[in-house]
Amino acid sequence: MASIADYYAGKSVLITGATGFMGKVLVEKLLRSCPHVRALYLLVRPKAGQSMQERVSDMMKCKLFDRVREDNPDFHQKIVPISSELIQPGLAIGPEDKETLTSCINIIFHCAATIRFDEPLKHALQLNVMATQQLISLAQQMPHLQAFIHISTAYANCNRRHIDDIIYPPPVEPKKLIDSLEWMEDSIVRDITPRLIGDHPNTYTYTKALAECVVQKESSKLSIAIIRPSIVGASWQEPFPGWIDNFNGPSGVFIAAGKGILRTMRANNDAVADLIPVDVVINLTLAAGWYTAVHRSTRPKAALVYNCTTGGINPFHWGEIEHHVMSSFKRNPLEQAFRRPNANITSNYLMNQYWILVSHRFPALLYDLYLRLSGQKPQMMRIFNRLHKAIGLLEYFSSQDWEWNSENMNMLMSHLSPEDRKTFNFDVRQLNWPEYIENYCIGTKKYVLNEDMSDIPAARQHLRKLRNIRYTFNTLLLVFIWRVFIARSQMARNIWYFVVSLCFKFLSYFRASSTLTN
Ligand SMILES: CCCCCCCCCCCCCCCCCC(=O)SCCNC(=O)CCNC(=O)[C@H](O)C(C)(C)COP(=O)(O)OP(=O)(O)OC[C@H]1O[C@@H](n2cnc3c(N)ncnc32)[C@H](O)[C@@H]1OP(=O)(O)O
Ligand SMILES: NC(=O)C1=CN([C@@H]2O[C@H](COP(=O)(O)OP(=O)(O)OC[C@H]3O[C@@H](n4cnc5c(N)ncnc54)[C@H](OP(=O)(O)O)[C@@H]3O)[C@@H](O)[C@H]2O)C=CC1
Repeated sequence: MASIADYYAGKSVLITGATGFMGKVLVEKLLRSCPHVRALYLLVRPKAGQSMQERVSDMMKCKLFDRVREDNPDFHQKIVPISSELIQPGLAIGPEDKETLTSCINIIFHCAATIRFDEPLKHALQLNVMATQQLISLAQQMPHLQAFIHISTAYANCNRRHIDDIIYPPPVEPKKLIDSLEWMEDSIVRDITPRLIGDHPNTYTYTKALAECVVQKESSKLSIAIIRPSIVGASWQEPFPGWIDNFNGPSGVFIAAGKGILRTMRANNDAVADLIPVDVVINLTLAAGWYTAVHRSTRPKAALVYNCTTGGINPFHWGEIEHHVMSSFKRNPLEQAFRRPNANITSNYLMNQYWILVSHRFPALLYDLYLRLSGQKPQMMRIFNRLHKAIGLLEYFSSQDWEWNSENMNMLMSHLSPEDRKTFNFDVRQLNWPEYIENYCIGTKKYVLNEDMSDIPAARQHLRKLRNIRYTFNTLLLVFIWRVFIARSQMARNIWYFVVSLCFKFLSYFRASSTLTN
Protein backbone atom coordinates (compact mmCIF):
# COMPACT_ATOMS: atom_id res chain seq x y z
CA MET A 1 0.00 0.00 0.00
CA ALA A 2 1.24 3.53 -0.83
CA SER A 3 2.47 5.67 2.04
CA ILE A 4 0.36 8.67 2.97
CA ALA A 5 2.64 11.19 1.24
CA ASP A 6 2.84 8.97 -1.85
CA TYR A 7 -0.92 8.76 -1.98
CA TYR A 8 -1.38 12.56 -1.90
CA ALA A 9 1.29 13.05 -4.60
CA GLY A 10 -0.36 14.36 -7.76
CA LYS A 11 -3.77 14.72 -6.07
CA SER A 12 -6.00 17.80 -6.16
CA VAL A 13 -7.49 18.57 -2.78
CA LEU A 14 -10.49 20.77 -1.98
CA ILE A 15 -10.61 22.38 1.48
CA THR A 16 -13.37 24.42 3.10
CA GLY A 17 -12.66 26.49 6.21
CA ALA A 18 -8.98 26.85 5.23
CA THR A 19 -8.76 30.31 6.82
CA GLY A 20 -9.91 28.91 10.16
CA PHE A 21 -7.82 27.51 13.01
CA MET A 22 -7.82 23.87 11.89
CA GLY A 23 -7.97 24.60 8.17
CA LYS A 24 -4.69 26.53 8.30
CA VAL A 25 -2.92 23.69 10.09
CA LEU A 26 -4.31 21.23 7.52
CA VAL A 27 -3.05 23.32 4.59
CA GLU A 28 0.38 23.73 6.22
CA LYS A 29 0.78 20.04 7.00
CA LEU A 30 -0.30 18.93 3.53
CA LEU A 31 2.19 21.28 1.89
CA ARG A 32 5.02 20.31 4.25
CA SER A 33 4.58 16.56 4.58
CA CYS A 34 3.07 15.81 1.17
CA PRO A 35 5.22 18.12 -1.00
CA HIS A 36 4.13 16.43 -4.24
CA VAL A 37 0.43 17.15 -3.80
CA ARG A 38 -0.74 18.69 -7.08
CA ALA A 39 -2.91 21.57 -5.87
CA LEU A 40 -4.95 22.74 -2.90
CA TYR A 41 -8.22 24.42 -3.89
CA LEU A 42 -9.44 26.57 -1.00
CA LEU A 43 -13.05 27.74 -0.84
CA VAL A 44 -12.73 31.20 0.70
CA ARG A 45 -15.09 34.14 0.98
CA PRO A 46 -14.12 37.80 0.84
CA LYS A 47 -14.35 39.29 4.34
CA ALA A 48 -13.88 42.58 6.18
CA GLY A 49 -13.00 44.51 3.01
CA GLN A 50 -10.43 41.95 1.89
CA SER A 51 -10.73 39.92 -1.29
CA MET A 52 -10.29 36.16 -1.02
CA GLN A 53 -6.86 36.41 -2.72
CA GLU A 54 -5.71 38.99 -0.15
CA ARG A 55 -6.96 36.82 2.68
CA VAL A 56 -5.16 33.74 1.40
CA SER A 57 -1.89 35.57 0.79
CA ASP A 58 -2.10 37.10 4.29
CA MET A 59 -2.69 33.65 5.67
CA MET A 60 0.40 32.26 3.94
CA LYS A 61 2.56 35.03 5.44
CA CYS A 62 1.61 33.87 8.92
CA LYS A 63 4.29 32.36 11.18
CA LEU A 64 2.61 28.97 10.98
CA PHE A 65 3.96 28.63 7.42
CA ASP A 66 7.61 29.42 8.33
CA ARG A 67 8.76 25.81 8.04
CA VAL A 68 7.05 25.24 4.67
CA ARG A 69 8.47 28.54 3.44
CA GLU A 70 11.95 27.34 4.40
CA ASP A 71 11.52 23.96 2.68
CA ASN A 72 9.80 25.30 -0.42
CA PRO A 73 9.65 29.09 -0.97
CA ASP A 74 7.29 28.57 -3.96
CA PHE A 75 4.69 26.65 -1.99
CA HIS A 76 2.03 29.31 -2.71
CA GLN A 77 1.94 28.15 -6.35
CA LYS A 78 0.08 25.03 -5.21
CA ILE A 79 -2.68 27.08 -3.61
CA VAL A 80 -5.72 27.98 -5.68
CA PRO A 81 -8.24 30.21 -3.89
CA ILE A 82 -11.82 29.83 -5.09
CA SER A 83 -14.40 32.42 -4.17
CA SER A 84 -17.24 30.82 -2.29
CA GLU A 85 -19.86 31.81 0.28
CA LEU A 86 -21.09 28.56 1.73
CA ILE A 87 -24.51 29.77 2.80
CA GLN A 88 -25.43 30.92 -0.71
CA PRO A 89 -27.16 28.71 -3.29
CA GLY A 90 -24.61 26.58 -5.14
CA LEU A 91 -22.07 27.72 -2.53
CA ALA A 92 -21.77 30.87 -4.73
CA ILE A 93 -19.08 29.18 -6.81
CA GLY A 94 -18.78 30.66 -10.33
CA PRO A 95 -19.50 28.36 -13.34
CA GLU A 96 -15.86 28.25 -14.46
CA ASP A 97 -14.60 27.44 -10.99
CA LYS A 98 -17.26 24.77 -10.68
CA GLU A 99 -16.13 23.24 -13.92
CA THR A 100 -12.51 23.20 -12.73
CA LEU A 101 -13.41 21.65 -9.39
CA THR A 102 -15.68 18.95 -10.77
CA SER A 103 -13.09 17.91 -13.31
CA CYS A 104 -10.06 17.61 -11.06
CA ILE A 105 -10.80 17.17 -7.34
CA ASN A 106 -9.73 13.87 -5.76
CA ILE A 107 -10.25 14.52 -2.04
CA ILE A 108 -12.42 16.95 -0.06
CA PHE A 109 -11.80 18.10 3.52
CA HIS A 110 -14.87 19.92 4.83
CA CYS A 111 -13.76 21.99 7.85
CA ALA A 112 -15.92 25.11 7.54
CA ALA A 113 -18.54 25.63 10.21
CA THR A 114 -19.78 28.17 12.66
CA ILE A 115 -18.40 27.08 16.02
CA ARG A 116 -20.10 29.83 18.04
CA PHE A 117 -22.22 28.46 20.84
CA ASP A 118 -24.68 31.35 20.66
CA GLU A 119 -25.24 31.26 16.89
CA PRO A 120 -28.89 31.78 15.93
CA LEU A 121 -30.33 28.41 14.94
CA LYS A 122 -31.21 29.45 11.39
CA HIS A 123 -27.67 30.55 10.60
CA ALA A 124 -26.07 27.53 12.28
CA LEU A 125 -28.41 25.33 10.25
CA GLN A 126 -27.56 27.12 7.01
CA LEU A 127 -23.82 26.76 7.47
CA ASN A 128 -23.35 23.55 9.42
CA VAL A 129 -26.10 21.50 7.77
CA MET A 130 -27.30 22.99 4.48
CA ALA A 131 -23.80 23.93 3.26
CA THR A 132 -22.65 20.37 4.04
CA GLN A 133 -25.57 19.08 1.98
CA GLN A 134 -24.64 21.39 -0.91
CA LEU A 135 -20.98 20.39 -0.77
CA ILE A 136 -21.97 16.73 -0.92
CA SER A 137 -24.13 17.46 -3.98
CA LEU A 138 -21.12 19.12 -5.60
CA ALA A 139 -18.93 16.16 -4.60
CA GLN A 140 -21.34 13.79 -6.34
CA GLN A 141 -20.59 15.57 -9.61
CA MET A 142 -16.85 14.90 -9.28
CA PRO A 143 -15.93 11.78 -11.26
CA HIS A 144 -12.40 11.57 -9.78
CA LEU A 145 -13.37 12.01 -6.15
CA GLN A 146 -11.87 9.32 -3.91
CA ALA A 147 -12.68 10.56 -0.40
CA PHE A 148 -14.91 13.08 1.35
CA ILE A 149 -13.74 13.90 4.89
CA HIS A 150 -16.21 15.72 7.10
CA ILE A 151 -15.00 17.40 10.30
CA SER A 152 -17.60 17.03 13.00
CA THR A 153 -17.15 17.31 16.78
CA ALA A 154 -16.92 14.72 19.55
CA TYR A 155 -19.70 16.73 21.23
CA ALA A 156 -22.20 16.24 18.39
CA ASN A 157 -23.76 13.60 20.66
CA CYS A 158 -22.99 15.22 24.00
CA ASN A 159 -26.51 14.37 25.18
CA ARG A 160 -25.11 10.83 25.62
CA ARG A 161 -22.52 9.80 28.19
CA HIS A 162 -20.91 7.00 26.18
CA ILE A 163 -20.24 7.75 22.53
CA ASP A 164 -19.29 5.03 20.07
CA ASP A 165 -17.67 5.37 16.65
CA ILE A 166 -21.10 5.39 15.02
CA ILE A 167 -23.62 7.91 13.72
CA TYR A 168 -26.59 8.17 16.05
CA PRO A 169 -30.14 8.90 14.89
CA PRO A 170 -30.56 12.67 14.58
CA PRO A 171 -32.66 14.63 17.09
CA VAL A 172 -34.93 15.57 14.17
CA GLU A 173 -35.03 14.87 10.45
CA PRO A 174 -32.82 17.73 9.09
CA LYS A 175 -34.94 18.29 5.99
CA LYS A 176 -38.13 18.67 8.01
CA LEU A 177 -36.48 21.21 10.30
CA ILE A 178 -35.02 23.20 7.40
CA ASP A 179 -38.41 23.29 5.66
CA SER A 180 -40.27 24.40 8.75
CA LEU A 181 -37.80 27.11 9.76
CA GLU A 182 -37.65 28.54 6.27
CA TRP A 183 -40.90 30.49 6.53
CA MET A 184 -40.51 31.48 10.20
CA GLU A 185 -39.41 34.91 11.32
CA ASP A 186 -36.11 35.05 13.15
CA SER A 187 -37.77 36.14 16.38
CA ILE A 188 -40.06 33.10 16.39
CA VAL A 189 -37.11 30.78 15.70
CA ARG A 190 -35.23 32.42 18.59
CA ASP A 191 -38.16 31.81 20.94
CA ILE A 192 -38.56 28.14 20.08
CA THR A 193 -34.82 27.31 19.85
CA PRO A 194 -34.51 25.95 23.44
CA ARG A 195 -37.46 23.59 22.81
CA LEU A 196 -36.02 22.46 19.50
CA ILE A 197 -32.48 21.77 20.67
CA GLY A 198 -33.82 19.90 23.72
CA ASP A 199 -30.98 18.28 25.67
CA HIS A 200 -28.25 19.81 23.50
CA PRO A 201 -26.43 22.69 25.23
CA ASN A 202 -26.35 24.96 22.18
CA THR A 203 -27.17 25.34 18.48
CA TYR A 204 -23.59 24.33 17.59
CA THR A 205 -23.64 20.73 18.89
CA TYR A 206 -27.24 20.36 17.71
CA THR A 207 -26.51 21.37 14.10
CA LYS A 208 -23.29 19.32 14.04
CA ALA A 209 -25.39 16.26 14.97
CA LEU A 210 -27.78 17.02 12.11
CA ALA A 211 -24.84 17.47 9.70
CA GLU A 212 -23.58 13.97 10.55
CA CYS A 213 -26.96 12.61 9.57
CA VAL A 214 -26.87 14.49 6.24
CA VAL A 215 -23.42 13.02 5.57
CA GLN A 216 -24.54 9.52 6.48
CA LYS A 217 -27.42 9.66 4.00
CA GLU A 218 -24.95 10.13 1.16
CA SER A 219 -22.40 7.62 2.35
CA SER A 220 -23.61 4.95 -0.06
CA LYS A 221 -22.76 7.18 -3.03
CA LEU A 222 -19.41 8.55 -1.81
CA SER A 223 -16.44 7.31 0.21
CA ILE A 224 -16.92 9.29 3.39
CA ALA A 225 -15.21 9.54 6.78
CA ILE A 226 -16.23 11.66 9.75
CA ILE A 227 -13.64 13.03 12.17
CA ARG A 228 -14.88 13.91 15.63
CA PRO A 229 -12.26 15.89 17.58
CA SER A 230 -12.96 16.83 21.18
CA ILE A 231 -11.68 20.22 22.46
CA VAL A 232 -9.01 21.24 19.97
CA GLY A 233 -6.06 23.03 21.59
CA ALA A 234 -2.66 24.40 20.60
CA SER A 235 -0.25 22.25 18.61
CA TRP A 236 1.75 19.60 20.42
CA GLN A 237 4.73 19.19 18.07
CA GLU A 238 4.04 20.57 14.61
CA PRO A 239 4.95 22.80 12.93
CA PHE A 240 6.22 23.91 16.35
CA PRO A 241 4.89 23.38 19.88
CA GLY A 242 2.21 25.67 21.25
CA TRP A 243 0.86 27.22 18.03
CA ILE A 244 -2.61 28.68 18.56
CA ASP A 245 -4.31 31.71 17.03
CA ASN A 246 -7.67 32.22 18.73
CA PHE A 247 -9.60 32.61 21.97
CA ASN A 248 -11.94 29.67 21.42
CA GLY A 249 -12.56 26.94 23.98
CA PRO A 250 -9.95 26.76 26.73
CA SER A 251 -7.52 29.26 25.15
CA GLY A 252 -9.62 32.29 26.15
CA VAL A 253 -10.01 30.85 29.66
CA PHE A 254 -6.25 30.30 30.00
CA ILE A 255 -5.51 33.84 28.84
CA ALA A 256 -8.11 35.38 31.15
CA ALA A 257 -6.62 33.38 34.05
CA GLY A 258 -3.06 34.31 33.05
CA LYS A 259 -3.99 37.98 32.98
CA GLY A 260 -5.33 37.59 36.53
CA ILE A 261 -8.85 38.52 35.40
CA LEU A 262 -10.47 35.11 35.74
CA ARG A 263 -10.27 33.92 39.38
CA THR A 264 -13.06 31.34 39.47
CA MET A 265 -14.92 29.09 37.08
CA ARG A 266 -17.38 26.26 37.42
CA ALA A 267 -15.65 23.04 36.46
CA ASN A 268 -15.30 19.60 37.95
CA ASN A 269 -11.73 19.04 39.19
CA ASP A 270 -12.06 15.29 38.66
CA ALA A 271 -13.70 15.37 35.26
CA VAL A 272 -11.57 14.45 32.26
CA ALA A 273 -10.47 17.50 30.26
CA ASP A 274 -10.65 16.05 26.79
CA LEU A 275 -8.24 18.40 25.04
CA ILE A 276 -6.68 17.27 21.79
CA PRO A 277 -3.78 19.08 20.10
CA VAL A 278 -4.60 20.51 16.69
CA ASP A 279 -1.67 18.75 14.97
CA VAL A 280 -2.94 15.39 16.24
CA VAL A 281 -6.38 16.07 14.74
CA ILE A 282 -4.87 17.12 11.42
CA ASN A 283 -2.54 14.10 11.26
CA LEU A 284 -5.47 11.80 11.90
CA THR A 285 -7.59 13.66 9.32
CA LEU A 286 -4.95 13.24 6.61
CA ALA A 287 -4.45 9.59 7.51
CA ALA A 288 -8.22 9.05 7.39
CA GLY A 289 -8.30 10.71 3.94
CA TRP A 290 -5.66 8.29 2.74
CA TYR A 291 -7.34 5.24 4.29
CA THR A 292 -10.81 6.14 2.97
CA ALA A 293 -9.47 6.66 -0.55
CA VAL A 294 -7.25 3.60 -0.65
CA HIS A 295 -10.02 1.30 0.64
CA ARG A 296 -12.87 2.86 -1.31
CA SER A 297 -13.53 -0.21 -3.45
CA THR A 298 -13.12 -2.86 -0.76
CA ARG A 299 -14.75 -1.20 2.25
CA PRO A 300 -18.49 -1.51 3.03
CA LYS A 301 -20.24 1.66 1.90
CA ALA A 302 -20.80 3.33 5.24
CA ALA A 303 -19.09 6.40 6.64
CA LEU A 304 -16.31 5.48 9.08
CA VAL A 305 -16.40 7.66 12.20
CA TYR A 306 -13.18 8.51 14.04
CA ASN A 307 -13.65 9.79 17.58
CA CYS A 308 -10.48 11.83 18.00
CA THR A 309 -10.14 12.18 21.76
CA THR A 310 -7.61 11.73 24.55
CA GLY A 311 -9.72 10.88 27.62
CA GLY A 312 -9.89 7.11 27.15
CA ILE A 313 -6.21 6.80 26.19
CA ASN A 314 -4.25 9.35 28.20
CA PRO A 315 -6.66 11.08 30.59
CA PHE A 316 -5.96 14.42 32.22
CA HIS A 317 -8.38 16.28 34.49
CA TRP A 318 -9.58 19.88 34.79
CA GLY A 319 -8.05 20.11 38.29
CA GLU A 320 -4.65 19.18 36.84
CA ILE A 321 -5.10 21.63 33.98
CA GLU A 322 -5.83 24.40 36.48
CA HIS A 323 -2.68 23.57 38.44
CA HIS A 324 -0.39 23.47 35.40
CA VAL A 325 -1.88 26.57 33.75
CA MET A 326 -1.43 28.59 36.93
CA SER A 327 2.13 27.47 37.54
CA SER A 328 3.04 28.02 33.90
CA PHE A 329 1.75 31.60 33.93
CA LYS A 330 3.63 32.24 37.17
CA ARG A 331 6.87 31.13 35.47
CA ASN A 332 6.09 32.89 32.18
CA PRO A 333 3.75 35.75 33.08
CA LEU A 334 1.65 37.65 30.59
CA GLU A 335 2.28 41.38 30.24
CA GLN A 336 0.29 43.95 32.19
CA ALA A 337 -1.67 41.41 34.27
CA PHE A 338 -4.67 42.86 36.11
CA ARG A 339 -3.91 40.73 39.19
CA ARG A 340 -1.54 37.89 40.03
CA PRO A 341 -2.73 34.69 38.27
CA ASN A 342 -4.69 32.67 40.81
CA ALA A 343 -7.76 30.95 39.38
CA ASN A 344 -9.63 28.19 41.17
CA ILE A 345 -12.21 25.90 39.68
CA THR A 346 -15.10 24.60 41.72
CA SER A 347 -18.16 22.52 40.97
CA ASN A 348 -20.09 24.20 43.78
CA TYR A 349 -22.54 26.77 42.41
CA LEU A 350 -22.80 28.87 45.58
CA MET A 351 -19.05 28.89 46.12
CA ASN A 352 -18.57 29.99 42.53
CA GLN A 353 -21.12 32.81 42.94
CA TYR A 354 -19.38 33.94 46.14
CA TRP A 355 -15.97 34.11 44.40
CA ILE A 356 -17.47 35.87 41.39
CA LEU A 357 -18.72 38.56 43.77
CA VAL A 358 -15.54 38.85 45.83
CA SER A 359 -12.86 38.21 43.20
CA HIS A 360 -14.48 39.45 39.99
CA ARG A 361 -17.15 42.06 40.62
CA PHE A 362 -15.67 43.80 43.67
CA PRO A 363 -12.14 44.37 42.19
CA ALA A 364 -13.74 45.40 38.87
CA LEU A 365 -15.88 47.94 40.69
CA LEU A 366 -12.87 49.31 42.57
CA TYR A 367 -10.77 49.51 39.42
CA ASP A 368 -13.54 51.25 37.46
CA LEU A 369 -13.88 53.71 40.33
CA TYR A 370 -10.16 54.40 40.10
CA LEU A 371 -10.45 54.87 36.30
CA ARG A 372 -13.39 57.27 36.71
CA LEU A 373 -11.54 59.29 39.38
CA SER A 374 -8.47 59.55 37.16
CA GLY A 375 -10.62 60.82 34.26
CA GLN A 376 -10.54 57.62 32.22
CA LYS A 377 -13.35 55.50 30.82
CA PRO A 378 -14.40 52.59 33.10
CA GLN A 379 -13.97 49.23 31.36
CA MET A 380 -13.45 46.43 33.87
CA MET A 381 -17.13 45.68 34.55
CA ARG A 382 -17.74 45.45 30.79
CA ILE A 383 -14.83 43.00 30.41
CA PHE A 384 -16.13 40.85 33.27
CA ASN A 385 -19.64 40.79 31.81
CA ARG A 386 -18.26 39.45 28.52
CA LEU A 387 -16.07 36.95 30.33
CA HIS A 388 -19.03 35.70 32.38
CA LYS A 389 -21.03 35.23 29.20
CA ALA A 390 -18.19 33.22 27.60
CA ILE A 391 -17.47 30.98 30.59
CA GLY A 392 -21.20 30.50 31.18
CA LEU A 393 -21.34 28.88 27.73
CA LEU A 394 -18.28 26.68 28.37
CA GLU A 395 -19.23 25.38 31.82
CA TYR A 396 -21.44 22.64 30.40
CA PHE A 397 -18.29 21.04 28.92
CA SER A 398 -16.03 21.52 31.94
CA SER A 399 -18.51 20.27 34.55
CA GLN A 400 -19.06 16.74 33.31
CA ASP A 401 -17.22 14.04 31.42
CA TRP A 402 -17.88 11.73 28.53
CA GLU A 403 -16.51 8.41 27.37
CA TRP A 404 -15.59 8.04 23.71
CA ASN A 405 -14.76 4.82 21.98
CA SER A 406 -11.52 5.20 20.02
CA GLU A 407 -11.50 1.86 18.20
CA ASN A 408 -11.33 3.37 14.71
CA MET A 409 -8.50 5.69 15.71
CA ASN A 410 -6.55 2.63 16.93
CA MET A 411 -7.50 0.63 13.83
CA LEU A 412 -6.21 3.45 11.59
CA MET A 413 -2.96 3.65 13.55
CA SER A 414 -2.43 -0.08 13.09
CA HIS A 415 -2.62 0.37 9.29
CA LEU A 416 0.13 3.01 9.16
CA SER A 417 3.70 2.14 8.28
CA PRO A 418 6.30 2.94 10.98
CA GLU A 419 7.41 5.92 8.84
CA ASP A 420 3.85 7.30 8.51
CA ARG A 421 3.29 6.82 12.24
CA LYS A 422 6.13 9.27 12.80
CA THR A 423 5.22 11.77 10.09
CA PHE A 424 1.49 11.72 10.82
CA ASN A 425 1.68 11.06 14.53
CA PHE A 426 -1.66 10.87 16.33
CA ASP A 427 -0.60 8.54 19.12
CA VAL A 428 -1.69 10.56 22.15
CA ARG A 429 -0.26 8.00 24.56
CA GLN A 430 3.07 9.80 24.06
CA LEU A 431 1.60 13.18 25.06
CA ASN A 432 3.23 14.60 28.19
CA TRP A 433 0.48 16.81 29.59
CA PRO A 434 2.49 19.17 31.86
CA GLU A 435 4.90 19.89 29.01
CA TYR A 436 2.02 20.35 26.56
CA ILE A 437 0.18 22.77 28.87
CA GLU A 438 3.37 24.78 29.43
CA ASN A 439 3.86 25.16 25.65
CA TYR A 440 0.15 25.92 25.22
CA CYS A 441 0.34 28.81 27.72
CA ILE A 442 3.52 30.15 26.12
CA GLY A 443 1.77 29.81 22.73
CA THR A 444 -1.15 31.97 23.87
CA LYS A 445 1.39 34.60 24.95
CA LYS A 446 3.44 34.50 21.75
CA TYR A 447 0.92 33.84 19.01
CA VAL A 448 -2.46 35.03 20.31
CA LEU A 449 -1.37 38.07 22.33
CA ASN A 450 1.79 38.73 20.27
CA GLU A 451 3.82 39.32 23.40
CA ASP A 452 7.59 39.15 23.32
CA MET A 453 9.33 36.48 25.42
CA SER A 454 12.13 38.95 26.17
CA ASP A 455 9.62 41.01 28.22
CA ILE A 456 9.20 38.23 30.80
CA PRO A 457 11.50 39.87 33.42
CA ALA A 458 9.39 43.07 33.22
CA ALA A 459 6.19 40.99 33.50
CA ARG A 460 7.61 39.24 36.60
CA GLN A 461 8.49 42.63 38.08
CA HIS A 462 4.88 43.71 37.44
CA LEU A 463 3.60 40.61 39.30
CA ARG A 464 5.85 41.47 42.27
CA LYS A 465 4.38 44.98 42.27
CA LEU A 466 0.86 43.49 42.26
CA ARG A 467 1.80 41.20 45.17
CA ASN A 468 3.05 44.19 47.19
CA ILE A 469 -0.15 46.11 46.41
CA ARG A 470 -2.14 43.11 47.63
CA TYR A 471 -0.16 42.84 50.90
CA THR A 472 -0.57 46.58 51.52
CA PHE A 473 -4.29 46.39 50.74
CA ASN A 474 -4.80 43.39 53.07
CA THR A 475 -2.90 45.10 55.90
CA LEU A 476 -4.95 48.28 55.51
CA LEU A 477 -8.16 46.22 55.45
CA LEU A 478 -7.16 44.46 58.69
CA VAL A 479 -6.35 47.75 60.41
CA PHE A 480 -9.67 49.17 59.18
CA ILE A 481 -11.63 46.16 60.48
CA TRP A 482 -9.83 46.41 63.80
CA ARG A 483 -10.52 50.14 64.18
CA VAL A 484 -14.16 49.97 63.09
CA PHE A 485 -15.40 46.71 64.54
CA ILE A 486 -13.07 45.42 67.22
CA ALA A 487 -11.54 48.40 68.94
CA ARG A 488 -14.96 50.03 69.43
CA SER A 489 -16.89 47.18 71.03
CA GLN A 490 -16.11 45.57 74.38
CA MET A 491 -17.73 42.28 73.33
CA ALA A 492 -15.73 42.09 70.05
CA ARG A 493 -12.56 42.84 72.02
CA ASN A 494 -13.36 40.02 74.48
CA ILE A 495 -13.95 37.57 71.62
CA TRP A 496 -10.72 38.73 69.99
CA TYR A 497 -8.72 38.22 73.25
CA PHE A 498 -10.38 34.84 73.76
CA VAL A 499 -9.36 33.66 70.24
CA VAL A 500 -5.81 34.97 70.67
CA SER A 501 -5.36 33.31 74.09
CA LEU A 502 -6.79 30.05 72.72
CA CYS A 503 -4.24 30.09 69.91
CA PHE A 504 -1.52 30.87 72.44
CA LYS A 505 -2.58 27.94 74.65
CA PHE A 506 -2.54 25.54 71.71
CA LEU A 507 0.91 26.72 70.75
CA SER A 508 2.23 26.24 74.31
CA TYR A 509 0.62 22.77 74.44
CA PHE A 510 2.25 21.66 71.17
CA ARG A 511 5.62 23.08 72.25
CA ALA A 512 5.39 21.25 75.61
CA SER A 513 4.36 17.92 74.02
CA SER A 514 7.13 18.11 71.40
CA THR A 515 9.71 18.79 74.17
CA LEU A 516 8.40 15.72 76.08
CA THR A 517 8.66 13.40 73.05
CA ASN A 518 12.24 14.58 72.43
C1 LIG B 1 -7.26 28.39 34.67
C2 LIG B 1 -7.71 27.04 34.53
C3 LIG B 1 -9.03 26.82 34.07
C4 LIG B 1 -9.32 25.43 33.83
C5 LIG B 1 -10.72 25.20 33.35
C6 LIG B 1 -10.87 25.58 31.89
C7 LIG B 1 -12.18 25.14 31.39
C8 LIG B 1 -12.30 25.42 29.90
C9 LIG B 1 -13.47 24.75 29.33
C10 LIG B 1 -13.42 24.79 27.85
C11 LIG B 1 -14.49 23.97 27.28
C12 LIG B 1 -14.52 24.13 25.79
C13 LIG B 1 -15.56 23.24 25.28
C14 LIG B 1 -15.61 23.20 23.80
C15 LIG B 1 -16.36 22.00 23.39
C16 LIG B 1 -16.75 21.96 21.97
C17 LIG B 1 -15.60 21.91 21.04
C18 LIG B 1 -16.04 22.18 19.65
O1 LIG B 1 -16.51 21.30 19.02
S1 LIG B 1 -16.01 23.75 18.82
C19 LIG B 1 -14.93 24.88 19.42
C20 LIG B 1 -15.39 25.59 20.56
N1 LIG B 1 -16.12 26.77 20.21
C21 LIG B 1 -15.93 27.81 20.97
O2 LIG B 1 -15.11 27.75 21.86
C22 LIG B 1 -16.72 29.03 20.67
C23 LIG B 1 -17.03 29.75 21.95
N2 LIG B 1 -17.18 31.17 21.72
C24 LIG B 1 -18.34 31.77 21.44
O3 LIG B 1 -19.35 31.12 21.26
C25 LIG B 1 -18.34 33.28 21.37
O4 LIG B 1 -17.04 33.77 21.17
C26 LIG B 1 -18.88 33.93 22.70
C27 LIG B 1 -20.39 33.63 22.75
C28 LIG B 1 -18.19 33.37 23.91
C29 LIG B 1 -18.66 35.43 22.69
O5 LIG B 1 -19.26 36.00 21.58
P1 LIG B 1 -19.35 37.63 21.36
O6 LIG B 1 -19.69 38.27 22.64
O7 LIG B 1 -20.22 37.88 20.21
O8 LIG B 1 -17.94 38.13 20.88
P2 LIG B 1 -16.61 37.50 20.35
O9 LIG B 1 -16.74 36.11 19.81
O10 LIG B 1 -16.06 38.51 19.39
O11 LIG B 1 -15.72 37.47 21.68
C30 LIG B 1 -15.95 38.46 22.70
C31 LIG B 1 -14.92 38.37 23.76
O12 LIG B 1 -15.00 37.12 24.41
C32 LIG B 1 -13.71 36.55 24.46
N3 LIG B 1 -13.79 35.11 24.39
C33 LIG B 1 -14.19 34.36 23.36
N4 LIG B 1 -14.11 33.07 23.69
C34 LIG B 1 -13.66 33.02 24.96
C35 LIG B 1 -13.34 31.99 25.85
N5 LIG B 1 -13.44 30.73 25.49
N6 LIG B 1 -12.91 32.29 27.09
C36 LIG B 1 -12.74 33.57 27.47
N7 LIG B 1 -13.01 34.59 26.65
C37 LIG B 1 -13.46 34.32 25.42
C38 LIG B 1 -13.00 37.14 23.26
O13 LIG B 1 -11.63 37.14 23.52
C39 LIG B 1 -13.53 38.52 23.18
O14 LIG B 1 -12.83 39.42 24.05
P3 LIG B 1 -12.33 40.85 23.51
O15 LIG B 1 -11.25 40.53 22.52
O16 LIG B 1 -13.50 41.51 22.89
O17 LIG B 1 -11.84 41.51 24.76
N1 LIG C 1 -11.94 24.36 17.44
C1 LIG C 1 -12.38 23.33 18.10
O1 LIG C 1 -12.17 23.18 19.31
C2 LIG C 1 -13.15 22.28 17.40
C3 LIG C 1 -13.55 22.39 16.08
N2 LIG C 1 -14.25 21.36 15.49
C4 LIG C 1 -14.68 21.45 14.11
O2 LIG C 1 -13.55 21.71 13.29
C5 LIG C 1 -13.91 22.52 12.19
C6 LIG C 1 -13.00 23.70 12.11
O3 LIG C 1 -13.09 24.44 13.32
P1 LIG C 1 -12.15 25.71 13.57
O4 LIG C 1 -11.06 25.71 12.58
O5 LIG C 1 -11.84 25.72 14.99
O6 LIG C 1 -13.17 26.88 13.26
P2 LIG C 1 -12.88 28.39 12.82
O7 LIG C 1 -14.01 29.20 13.30
O8 LIG C 1 -11.51 28.78 13.17
O9 LIG C 1 -12.94 28.32 11.23
C7 LIG C 1 -14.15 28.23 10.54
C8 LIG C 1 -13.88 28.28 9.06
O10 LIG C 1 -15.12 28.20 8.36
C9 LIG C 1 -15.19 29.26 7.42
N3 LIG C 1 -16.54 29.76 7.19
C10 LIG C 1 -17.43 30.10 8.13
N4 LIG C 1 -18.54 30.57 7.54
C11 LIG C 1 -18.33 30.50 6.21
C12 LIG C 1 -19.11 30.84 5.08
N5 LIG C 1 -20.35 31.29 5.21
N6 LIG C 1 -18.59 30.66 3.85
C13 LIG C 1 -17.33 30.20 3.69
N7 LIG C 1 -16.53 29.85 4.74
C14 LIG C 1 -17.04 30.00 5.96
C15 LIG C 1 -14.39 30.37 8.06
O11 LIG C 1 -14.05 31.32 7.08
P3 LIG C 1 -13.84 32.86 7.42
O12 LIG C 1 -12.40 32.98 7.77
O13 LIG C 1 -14.20 33.51 6.14
O14 LIG C 1 -14.76 33.21 8.54
C16 LIG C 1 -13.21 29.59 8.62
O15 LIG C 1 -12.30 29.34 7.62
C17 LIG C 1 -15.37 22.85 12.38
O16 LIG C 1 -16.13 21.99 11.58
C18 LIG C 1 -15.64 22.57 13.84
O17 LIG C 1 -16.96 22.18 14.05
C19 LIG C 1 -14.54 20.22 16.17
C20 LIG C 1 -14.17 20.08 17.46
C21 LIG C 1 -13.46 21.08 18.18
